[in-house]
Amino acid sequence: MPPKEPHILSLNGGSSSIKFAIFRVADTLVRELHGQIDRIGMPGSSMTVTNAATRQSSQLDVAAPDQAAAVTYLLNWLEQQPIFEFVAAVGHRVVHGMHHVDPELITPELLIDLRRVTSLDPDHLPAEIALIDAMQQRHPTLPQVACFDTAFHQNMPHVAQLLAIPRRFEAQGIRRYGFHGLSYAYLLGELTHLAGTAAAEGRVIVAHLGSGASLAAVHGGKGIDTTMGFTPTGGLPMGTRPGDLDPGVMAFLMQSEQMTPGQFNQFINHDCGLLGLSETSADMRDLLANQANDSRAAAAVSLFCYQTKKAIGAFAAVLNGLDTLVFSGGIGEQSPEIRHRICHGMAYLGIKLNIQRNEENASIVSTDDSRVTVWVIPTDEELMMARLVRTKIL
Ligand SMILES: Nc1ncnc2c1ncn2[C@@H]1O[C@H](COP(=O)(O)OP(=O)(O)O)[C@@H](O)[C@H]1O
Ligand SMILES: CC(=O)OP(=O)(O)O
Ligand SMILES: [Mg+2]
Repeated sequence: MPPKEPHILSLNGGSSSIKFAIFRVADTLVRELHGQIDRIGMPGSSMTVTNAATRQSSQLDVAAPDQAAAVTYLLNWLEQQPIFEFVAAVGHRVVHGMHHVDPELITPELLIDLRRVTSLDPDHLPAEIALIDAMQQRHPTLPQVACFDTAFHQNMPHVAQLLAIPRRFEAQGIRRYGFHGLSYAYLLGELTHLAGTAAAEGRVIVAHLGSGASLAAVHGGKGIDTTMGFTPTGGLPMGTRPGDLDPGVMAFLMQSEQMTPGQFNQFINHDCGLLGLSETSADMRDLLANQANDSRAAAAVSLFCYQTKKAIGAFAAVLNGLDTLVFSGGIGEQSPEIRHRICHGMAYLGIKLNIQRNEENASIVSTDDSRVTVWVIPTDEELMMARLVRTKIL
Protein backbone atom coordinates (compact mmCIF):
# COMPACT_ATOMS: atom_id res chain seq x y z
CA MET A 1 0.00 0.00 0.00
CA PRO A 2 1.46 3.44 -0.92
CA PRO A 3 2.14 5.69 2.05
CA LYS A 4 -0.79 7.89 2.90
CA GLU A 5 -0.48 11.46 1.65
CA PRO A 6 0.38 14.07 4.29
CA HIS A 7 -2.48 15.97 5.89
CA ILE A 8 -2.70 19.47 7.31
CA LEU A 9 -4.71 20.32 10.41
CA SER A 10 -5.98 23.90 10.61
CA LEU A 11 -6.98 25.31 13.99
CA ASN A 12 -8.92 28.55 14.19
CA GLY A 13 -9.47 30.00 17.64
CA GLY A 14 -12.28 32.55 17.28
CA SER A 15 -13.86 34.54 20.08
CA SER A 16 -16.88 32.27 20.56
CA SER A 17 -15.72 29.18 18.71
CA ILE A 18 -12.81 26.96 17.80
CA LYS A 19 -13.05 25.82 14.20
CA PHE A 20 -10.90 23.08 12.73
CA ALA A 21 -10.40 21.18 9.50
CA ILE A 22 -8.13 18.45 8.16
CA PHE A 23 -7.00 18.55 4.53
CA ARG A 24 -5.29 15.84 2.50
CA VAL A 25 -2.43 17.28 0.48
CA ALA A 26 -2.90 15.95 -3.05
CA ASP A 27 -2.74 17.98 -6.30
CA THR A 28 -5.19 20.22 -4.50
CA LEU A 29 -6.05 20.39 -0.82
CA VAL A 30 -8.85 17.92 -0.21
CA ARG A 31 -10.96 18.55 2.88
CA GLU A 32 -11.49 15.36 4.84
CA LEU A 33 -13.35 16.65 7.87
CA HIS A 34 -14.17 19.90 9.56
CA GLY A 35 -16.06 21.12 12.55
CA GLN A 36 -16.32 23.58 15.35
CA ILE A 37 -16.96 23.96 19.01
CA ASP A 38 -19.53 26.71 19.20
CA ARG A 39 -20.90 29.03 21.93
CA ILE A 40 -17.78 28.70 24.09
CA GLY A 41 -18.43 30.29 27.47
CA MET A 42 -22.18 30.38 26.88
CA PRO A 43 -24.93 27.93 27.77
CA GLY A 44 -25.51 25.24 25.17
CA SER A 45 -21.98 24.83 23.81
CA SER A 46 -21.63 21.97 21.37
CA MET A 47 -19.26 20.47 18.82
CA THR A 48 -20.34 19.83 15.25
CA VAL A 49 -18.23 17.57 13.04
CA THR A 50 -18.78 17.06 9.33
CA ASN A 51 -17.29 14.35 7.18
CA ALA A 52 -16.50 16.22 3.99
CA ALA A 53 -16.91 13.21 1.67
CA THR A 54 -20.31 12.07 2.94
CA ARG A 55 -21.38 15.55 4.14
CA GLN A 56 -22.75 13.84 7.21
CA SER A 57 -22.65 15.93 10.35
CA SER A 58 -22.95 14.96 13.95
CA GLN A 59 -23.41 17.18 16.96
CA LEU A 60 -22.15 16.48 20.45
CA ASP A 61 -22.92 18.40 23.61
CA VAL A 62 -19.66 19.70 25.02
CA ALA A 63 -18.97 21.32 28.35
CA ALA A 64 -17.01 24.39 27.21
CA PRO A 65 -17.34 26.91 30.02
CA ASP A 66 -14.16 28.56 28.77
CA GLN A 67 -11.64 28.35 25.95
CA ALA A 68 -9.18 26.17 27.94
CA ALA A 69 -11.82 23.47 28.41
CA ALA A 70 -12.70 23.66 24.72
CA VAL A 71 -9.02 23.29 23.72
CA THR A 72 -8.53 20.16 25.84
CA TYR A 73 -11.76 18.60 24.64
CA LEU A 74 -10.95 19.25 20.99
CA LEU A 75 -7.39 17.93 21.07
CA ASN A 76 -8.46 14.77 22.93
CA TRP A 77 -11.16 14.22 20.33
CA LEU A 78 -8.87 14.89 17.35
CA GLU A 79 -6.25 12.43 18.62
CA GLN A 80 -8.83 9.68 18.67
CA GLN A 81 -9.58 10.08 14.96
CA PRO A 82 -7.77 7.55 12.72
CA ILE A 83 -6.91 10.33 10.25
CA PHE A 84 -4.93 12.19 12.90
CA GLU A 85 -1.89 9.93 12.45
CA PHE A 86 -1.43 11.35 8.92
CA VAL A 87 -1.33 14.96 10.05
CA ALA A 88 2.09 16.23 8.98
CA ALA A 89 1.72 19.92 9.86
CA VAL A 90 -0.57 22.21 11.80
CA GLY A 91 -1.68 25.72 10.88
CA HIS A 92 -2.81 28.01 13.69
CA ARG A 93 -4.77 31.18 13.19
CA VAL A 94 -3.04 33.89 15.22
CA VAL A 95 -5.10 37.05 15.28
CA HIS A 96 -2.42 39.52 16.44
CA GLY A 97 1.34 39.25 16.24
CA MET A 98 2.30 42.97 16.09
CA HIS A 99 5.34 42.97 13.76
CA HIS A 100 4.87 39.25 12.97
CA VAL A 101 2.65 39.31 9.92
CA ASP A 102 3.69 36.68 7.38
CA PRO A 103 3.16 32.96 8.03
CA GLU A 104 5.91 31.74 10.35
CA LEU A 105 7.09 28.43 11.70
CA ILE A 106 6.33 28.49 15.41
CA THR A 107 9.51 28.73 17.47
CA PRO A 108 10.11 29.43 21.18
CA GLU A 109 11.09 33.00 20.19
CA LEU A 110 7.81 33.58 18.36
CA LEU A 111 5.88 32.24 21.34
CA ILE A 112 7.66 34.67 23.65
CA ASP A 113 6.63 37.53 21.36
CA LEU A 114 3.02 36.30 21.22
CA ARG A 115 2.80 36.01 25.00
CA ARG A 116 4.10 39.56 25.24
CA VAL A 117 1.21 40.91 23.15
CA THR A 118 -1.54 38.73 24.63
CA SER A 119 -3.22 41.66 26.36
CA LEU A 120 -3.85 43.25 22.96
CA ASP A 121 -6.34 40.50 22.21
CA PRO A 122 -7.65 38.69 25.28
CA ASP A 123 -10.53 37.32 23.20
CA HIS A 124 -8.29 35.20 20.94
CA LEU A 125 -4.62 35.05 21.86
CA PRO A 126 -4.95 33.07 25.12
CA ALA A 127 -6.90 30.29 23.37
CA GLU A 128 -4.64 30.40 20.31
CA ILE A 129 -1.51 30.18 22.46
CA ALA A 130 -3.13 27.39 24.51
CA LEU A 131 -3.77 25.47 21.28
CA ILE A 132 -0.15 25.93 20.21
CA ASP A 133 1.22 24.96 23.64
CA ALA A 134 -0.98 21.89 23.89
CA MET A 135 -0.10 20.71 20.38
CA GLN A 136 3.61 21.24 21.01
CA GLN A 137 3.48 19.32 24.27
CA ARG A 138 1.53 16.44 22.81
CA HIS A 139 3.28 16.34 19.40
CA PRO A 140 6.67 18.05 19.72
CA THR A 141 7.95 16.98 16.30
CA LEU A 142 4.95 18.19 14.32
CA PRO A 143 5.75 21.43 12.45
CA GLN A 144 3.36 24.19 13.39
CA VAL A 145 2.81 27.40 11.47
CA ALA A 146 1.32 30.65 12.74
CA CYS A 147 -0.95 32.30 10.17
CA PHE A 148 -1.63 35.91 11.08
CA ASP A 149 -4.91 37.72 10.64
CA THR A 150 -3.14 40.99 9.95
CA ALA A 151 -1.27 40.13 6.72
CA PHE A 152 -4.08 41.15 4.36
CA HIS A 153 -4.03 44.74 5.63
CA GLN A 154 -0.27 45.22 5.65
CA ASN A 155 -0.12 47.48 2.66
CA MET A 156 -2.99 49.81 3.43
CA PRO A 157 -2.19 53.43 2.56
CA HIS A 158 -0.29 55.10 5.37
CA VAL A 159 -3.19 57.46 6.11
CA ALA A 160 -5.43 54.45 6.83
CA GLN A 161 -2.84 53.01 9.22
CA LEU A 162 -2.24 56.19 11.20
CA LEU A 163 -3.89 56.83 14.56
CA ALA A 164 -4.28 60.45 15.66
CA ILE A 165 -1.98 60.19 18.65
CA PRO A 166 1.50 61.66 19.11
CA ARG A 167 3.84 60.65 16.34
CA ARG A 168 6.35 58.84 18.53
CA PHE A 169 3.87 56.00 19.19
CA GLU A 170 3.85 54.94 15.55
CA ALA A 171 7.47 53.91 15.89
CA GLN A 172 6.36 51.59 18.72
CA GLY A 173 3.98 49.83 16.35
CA ILE A 174 0.83 51.56 17.57
CA ARG A 175 -1.22 51.85 14.42
CA ARG A 176 -4.22 50.35 12.68
CA TYR A 177 -3.46 46.71 11.86
CA GLY A 178 -6.83 45.27 10.90
CA PHE A 179 -7.86 41.64 11.41
CA HIS A 180 -9.98 38.89 9.82
CA GLY A 181 -7.28 38.94 7.13
CA LEU A 182 -7.30 35.19 6.50
CA SER A 183 -11.01 35.51 5.81
CA TYR A 184 -10.57 38.53 3.53
CA ALA A 185 -7.80 36.86 1.56
CA TYR A 186 -9.92 33.75 1.07
CA LEU A 187 -13.02 35.76 0.12
CA LEU A 188 -11.13 37.82 -2.47
CA GLY A 189 -9.96 34.57 -4.05
CA GLU A 190 -13.52 33.28 -4.10
CA LEU A 191 -14.84 36.55 -5.51
CA THR A 192 -12.29 36.33 -8.34
CA HIS A 193 -13.40 32.77 -9.02
CA LEU A 194 -17.13 33.55 -8.90
CA ALA A 195 -17.32 37.03 -10.37
CA GLY A 196 -14.10 37.33 -12.40
CA THR A 197 -10.95 39.37 -12.00
CA ALA A 198 -12.49 42.65 -13.14
CA ALA A 199 -15.11 42.51 -10.37
CA ALA A 200 -12.63 41.43 -7.70
CA GLU A 201 -10.30 44.28 -8.68
CA GLY A 202 -13.11 46.84 -8.60
CA ARG A 203 -14.43 48.78 -5.62
CA VAL A 204 -15.31 46.12 -3.07
CA ILE A 205 -16.49 46.17 0.54
CA VAL A 206 -16.25 42.88 2.39
CA ALA A 207 -18.32 42.57 5.58
CA HIS A 208 -17.06 39.79 7.84
CA LEU A 209 -19.84 39.69 10.43
CA GLY A 210 -19.41 37.06 13.14
CA SER A 211 -18.83 37.25 16.88
CA GLY A 212 -16.03 39.55 15.87
CA ALA A 213 -17.11 41.82 13.03
CA SER A 214 -15.24 44.07 10.65
CA LEU A 215 -15.36 45.55 7.16
CA ALA A 216 -12.57 45.81 4.64
CA ALA A 217 -12.49 48.30 1.78
CA VAL A 218 -10.69 46.65 -1.12
CA HIS A 219 -9.52 48.11 -4.42
CA GLY A 220 -7.34 46.46 -7.04
CA GLY A 221 -7.62 43.32 -4.91
CA LYS A 222 -5.77 45.05 -2.04
CA GLY A 223 -7.05 46.12 1.36
CA ILE A 224 -7.11 49.91 1.53
CA ASP A 225 -8.94 50.38 4.83
CA THR A 226 -10.61 48.35 7.54
CA THR A 227 -12.76 49.07 10.57
CA MET A 228 -10.71 47.26 13.22
CA GLY A 229 -7.71 49.13 14.53
CA PHE A 230 -4.73 48.52 16.78
CA THR A 231 -6.70 45.67 18.33
CA PRO A 232 -9.77 43.63 17.30
CA THR A 233 -11.74 45.50 19.96
CA GLY A 234 -12.19 48.49 17.65
CA GLY A 235 -14.50 49.25 14.74
CA LEU A 236 -18.03 47.81 14.62
CA PRO A 237 -19.93 46.74 17.73
CA MET A 238 -19.50 42.97 18.21
CA GLY A 239 -20.66 40.08 20.38
CA THR A 240 -18.84 41.23 23.51
CA ARG A 241 -16.72 44.15 22.23
CA PRO A 242 -17.98 47.73 21.88
CA GLY A 243 -16.11 48.62 18.70
CA ASP A 244 -15.07 52.26 18.39
CA LEU A 245 -15.61 54.03 21.67
CA ASP A 246 -15.14 57.70 22.41
CA PRO A 247 -11.81 57.74 24.32
CA GLY A 248 -13.48 60.08 26.81
CA VAL A 249 -15.85 57.28 27.81
CA MET A 250 -12.83 55.13 28.53
CA ALA A 251 -11.22 57.74 30.79
CA PHE A 252 -14.53 58.40 32.54
CA LEU A 253 -15.38 54.74 33.18
CA MET A 254 -11.92 53.83 34.37
CA GLN A 255 -12.24 56.56 36.95
CA SER A 256 -15.88 56.18 37.94
CA GLU A 257 -15.69 52.38 38.17
CA GLN A 258 -12.14 52.48 39.55
CA MET A 259 -10.95 49.89 37.07
CA THR A 260 -7.33 48.90 36.63
CA PRO A 261 -6.09 48.80 33.02
CA GLY A 262 -6.36 44.99 33.14
CA GLN A 263 -9.95 45.12 34.39
CA PHE A 264 -10.80 47.68 31.74
CA ASN A 265 -9.35 45.42 29.07
CA GLN A 266 -11.52 42.54 30.27
CA PHE A 267 -14.51 44.88 30.33
CA ILE A 268 -14.11 46.05 26.73
CA ASN A 269 -13.45 42.56 25.43
CA HIS A 270 -15.96 40.51 27.40
CA ASP A 271 -18.74 42.68 28.82
CA CYS A 272 -19.67 45.11 26.06
CA GLY A 273 -21.12 44.91 22.54
CA LEU A 274 -24.31 42.90 21.99
CA LEU A 275 -23.95 41.25 25.39
CA GLY A 276 -23.56 44.51 27.27
CA LEU A 277 -26.48 46.19 25.52
CA SER A 278 -28.89 43.25 25.63
CA GLU A 279 -27.85 42.14 29.11
CA THR A 280 -28.69 38.61 27.97
CA SER A 281 -26.59 37.26 25.10
CA ALA A 282 -23.67 37.91 22.77
CA ASP A 283 -25.14 35.52 20.23
CA MET A 284 -27.03 37.14 17.35
CA ARG A 285 -29.35 34.13 17.04
CA ASP A 286 -30.59 34.65 20.60
CA LEU A 287 -31.10 38.37 20.06
CA LEU A 288 -33.02 37.91 16.82
CA ALA A 289 -35.23 35.37 18.55
CA ASN A 290 -35.86 37.64 21.55
CA GLN A 291 -36.10 41.07 19.97
CA ALA A 292 -39.89 41.04 19.65
CA ASN A 293 -40.40 40.85 23.41
CA ASP A 294 -37.15 42.28 24.79
CA SER A 295 -36.38 45.90 23.94
CA ARG A 296 -32.77 45.45 25.07
CA ALA A 297 -32.23 42.68 22.50
CA ALA A 298 -33.98 44.83 19.88
CA ALA A 299 -31.68 47.78 20.65
CA ALA A 300 -28.57 45.60 20.37
CA VAL A 301 -29.61 44.30 16.94
CA SER A 302 -30.52 47.81 15.77
CA LEU A 303 -27.17 49.23 16.85
CA PHE A 304 -25.29 46.45 15.06
CA CYS A 305 -27.15 47.06 11.79
CA TYR A 306 -26.95 50.85 12.11
CA GLN A 307 -23.21 50.98 12.74
CA THR A 308 -22.47 48.46 10.00
CA LYS A 309 -24.52 50.46 7.52
CA LYS A 310 -22.76 53.64 8.58
CA ALA A 311 -19.36 52.02 8.06
CA ILE A 312 -20.39 50.79 4.59
CA GLY A 313 -21.27 54.38 3.73
CA ALA A 314 -17.87 55.54 4.99
CA PHE A 315 -16.02 52.91 2.96
CA ALA A 316 -18.04 53.73 -0.16
CA ALA A 317 -16.67 57.24 0.30
CA VAL A 318 -13.13 55.89 0.71
CA LEU A 319 -13.51 53.85 -2.49
CA ASN A 320 -15.13 56.71 -4.45
CA GLY A 321 -18.17 54.51 -5.02
CA LEU A 322 -18.99 50.85 -4.80
CA ASP A 323 -19.29 47.92 -7.23
CA THR A 324 -19.44 44.87 -4.98
CA LEU A 325 -20.52 44.14 -1.42
CA VAL A 326 -19.72 40.75 0.10
CA PHE A 327 -21.32 39.40 3.28
CA SER A 328 -19.57 36.66 5.23
CA GLY A 329 -18.97 35.34 8.79
CA GLY A 330 -21.59 33.56 10.90
CA ILE A 331 -24.06 36.48 10.82
CA GLY A 332 -23.29 37.72 7.31
CA GLU A 333 -23.69 34.25 5.80
CA GLN A 334 -26.76 33.17 7.68
CA SER A 335 -28.95 36.08 8.64
CA PRO A 336 -31.23 37.44 5.90
CA GLU A 337 -32.74 39.86 8.41
CA ILE A 338 -29.42 41.47 9.30
CA ARG A 339 -28.38 41.79 5.65
CA HIS A 340 -31.76 43.31 4.85
CA ARG A 341 -31.58 45.81 7.69
CA ILE A 342 -28.04 46.84 6.78
CA CYS A 343 -28.82 47.30 3.09
CA HIS A 344 -32.24 48.88 3.55
CA GLY A 345 -32.37 52.41 2.15
CA MET A 346 -29.07 52.17 0.31
CA ALA A 347 -30.53 52.22 -3.20
CA TYR A 348 -28.98 55.68 -3.58
CA LEU A 349 -25.60 53.91 -3.42
CA GLY A 350 -26.77 51.31 -5.95
CA ILE A 351 -27.52 48.54 -3.42
CA LYS A 352 -30.82 46.73 -4.01
CA LEU A 353 -31.52 43.35 -2.40
CA ASN A 354 -33.75 40.71 -3.93
CA ILE A 355 -36.02 39.61 -1.08
CA GLN A 356 -36.28 35.98 -2.09
CA ARG A 357 -32.60 35.49 -2.88
CA ASN A 358 -31.75 37.13 0.41
CA GLU A 359 -34.13 34.86 2.34
CA GLU A 360 -32.52 31.84 0.70
CA ASN A 361 -28.95 32.94 1.53
CA ALA A 362 -28.28 32.68 -2.23
CA SER A 363 -24.84 33.53 -3.46
CA ILE A 364 -25.99 36.71 -5.19
CA VAL A 365 -28.65 38.41 -3.07
CA SER A 366 -28.98 41.66 -5.04
CA THR A 367 -31.55 42.28 -7.77
CA ASP A 368 -30.57 41.92 -11.42
CA ASP A 369 -30.75 45.71 -11.83
CA SER A 370 -28.80 46.51 -8.65
CA ARG A 371 -25.73 48.56 -9.63
CA VAL A 372 -23.83 47.00 -6.75
CA THR A 373 -23.68 43.20 -6.80
CA VAL A 374 -24.23 41.88 -3.30
CA TRP A 375 -22.74 38.45 -2.60
CA VAL A 376 -23.00 36.02 0.28
CA ILE A 377 -19.80 33.98 0.33
CA PRO A 378 -19.08 31.50 3.11
CA THR A 379 -15.62 32.13 4.42
CA ASP A 380 -13.03 29.41 4.91
CA GLU A 381 -10.18 30.56 7.11
CA GLU A 382 -9.18 26.91 7.63
CA LEU A 383 -8.57 26.34 3.90
CA MET A 384 -6.69 29.63 3.66
CA MET A 385 -4.42 28.50 6.50
CA ALA A 386 -3.85 25.09 4.94
CA ARG A 387 -2.78 26.83 1.70
CA LEU A 388 -0.31 28.97 3.62
CA VAL A 389 1.06 25.98 5.55
CA ARG A 390 1.48 24.02 2.33
CA THR A 391 3.36 26.86 0.66
CA LYS A 392 5.49 27.38 3.74
CA ILE A 393 6.59 23.86 4.56
CA LEU A 394 5.19 20.95 2.55
N1 LIG B 1 -28.70 31.66 11.39
C1 LIG B 1 -28.09 32.66 12.00
N2 LIG B 1 -28.71 33.87 12.12
C2 LIG B 1 -28.13 34.88 12.77
N3 LIG B 1 -26.90 34.82 13.32
C3 LIG B 1 -26.25 33.65 13.24
C4 LIG B 1 -26.79 32.52 12.58
N4 LIG B 1 -25.89 31.51 12.65
C5 LIG B 1 -24.83 32.01 13.34
N5 LIG B 1 -25.03 33.28 13.68
C6 LIG B 1 -24.19 34.17 14.47
O1 LIG B 1 -22.87 34.17 14.02
C7 LIG B 1 -22.01 34.54 15.12
C8 LIG B 1 -20.81 33.62 15.13
O2 LIG B 1 -20.12 33.82 13.94
P1 LIG B 1 -18.69 33.19 13.67
O3 LIG B 1 -18.18 33.80 12.42
O4 LIG B 1 -18.81 31.72 13.70
O5 LIG B 1 -17.93 33.73 14.95
P2 LIG B 1 -16.45 33.60 15.49
O6 LIG B 1 -15.59 33.05 14.38
O7 LIG B 1 -16.10 35.00 15.80
O8 LIG B 1 -16.50 32.74 16.68
C9 LIG B 1 -22.87 34.43 16.38
O9 LIG B 1 -23.29 35.72 16.80
C10 LIG B 1 -24.06 33.66 15.90
O10 LIG B 1 -25.24 33.98 16.60
C1 LIG C 1 -10.56 39.09 14.69
C2 LIG C 1 -11.81 38.53 15.26
O1 LIG C 1 -12.55 39.22 15.92
O2 LIG C 1 -12.05 37.23 14.98
P1 LIG C 1 -13.37 36.40 15.33
O3 LIG C 1 -14.49 37.06 14.58
O4 LIG C 1 -13.09 35.02 14.80
O5 LIG C 1 -13.61 36.47 16.79
MG1 LIG D 1 -14.21 33.89 13.23
